[in-house]
Amino acid sequence: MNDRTTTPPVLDVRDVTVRFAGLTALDSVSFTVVPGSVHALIGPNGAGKSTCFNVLSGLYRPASGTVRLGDTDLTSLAPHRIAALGIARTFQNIVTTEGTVGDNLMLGRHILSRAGFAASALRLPSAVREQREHLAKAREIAELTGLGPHFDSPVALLSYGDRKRVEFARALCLEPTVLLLDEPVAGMNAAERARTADTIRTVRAELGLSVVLVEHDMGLVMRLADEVTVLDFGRVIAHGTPDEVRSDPEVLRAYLGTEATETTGEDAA
Ligand SMILES: Nc1ncnc2c1ncn2[C@@H]1O[C@H](COP(=O)(O)OP(=O)(O)OP(=O)(O)O)[C@@H](O)[C@H]1O
Repeated sequence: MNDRTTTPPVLDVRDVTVRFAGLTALDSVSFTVVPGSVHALIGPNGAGKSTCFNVLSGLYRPASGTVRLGDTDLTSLAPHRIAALGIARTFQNIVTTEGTVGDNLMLGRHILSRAGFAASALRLPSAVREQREHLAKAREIAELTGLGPHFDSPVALLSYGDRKRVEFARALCLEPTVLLLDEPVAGMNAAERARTADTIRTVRAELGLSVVLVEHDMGLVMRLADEVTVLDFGRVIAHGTPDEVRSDPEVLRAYLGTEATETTGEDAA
């Protein structure tokens, strides 16, 4: 895991524009994720949140603008390079159903493997030792995320909330400095949301990483986030602390008549 005494690098998004045919999905979007903070990206449906995550993780290349992690320009790097540099993400709708929890967490360790295919296939001592270290780290992350008791269980037998937690833990297995969480509590019941909020807090405190959070559950966002950037029609319309954006007239206007789920957060954190 990250040495918690080291500070993760600043993630800086500068003037990022993404266009799909005639539609400008992101229009000169800028924000900075302060190291070790929880930074929420919110906005009504279609505001550009997922597009932004896809730029941050290298799935989309912006028409203009830059994404930098510390001194490194990520803007034109492939997703696996960005992951290897320490940005891990979860996906909105992907919930693992194959293998055991341990299998899934070990998949998350794959990108960190140093032993080559031949060394692994021949079970050379160096490869066996490395595999053992990866397994120990995967168990540590399972404990941290509340999946310890389920480590050897088939994922298919877990509750929906725990399966989503496996995705979260798998992203953490990359030992990221920045974790992108795309709707981590979507579809969860109140108890599962509350557990996930606790897990996000624990992980951030224990590992000292930065979290960028896209979430429609406004109660959870307001309780977890240090800073909030609000998008509407691809533009940043507000930025500040949860209290600042909550009372911002532009934000209230953007959400008026939309399905912002103010109601779901009361018991979530
Ligand atoms: N691959 C694509 N091709 C064309 N248009 C797209 C594509 N992806 C997103 N869009 C459009 O870009 C805009 C922003 O979409 P995006 O999915 O980023 O919004 P969002 O804020 O994540 O919405 P939601 O909260 O519903 O997930 C929308 O108008 C959407 O229809």
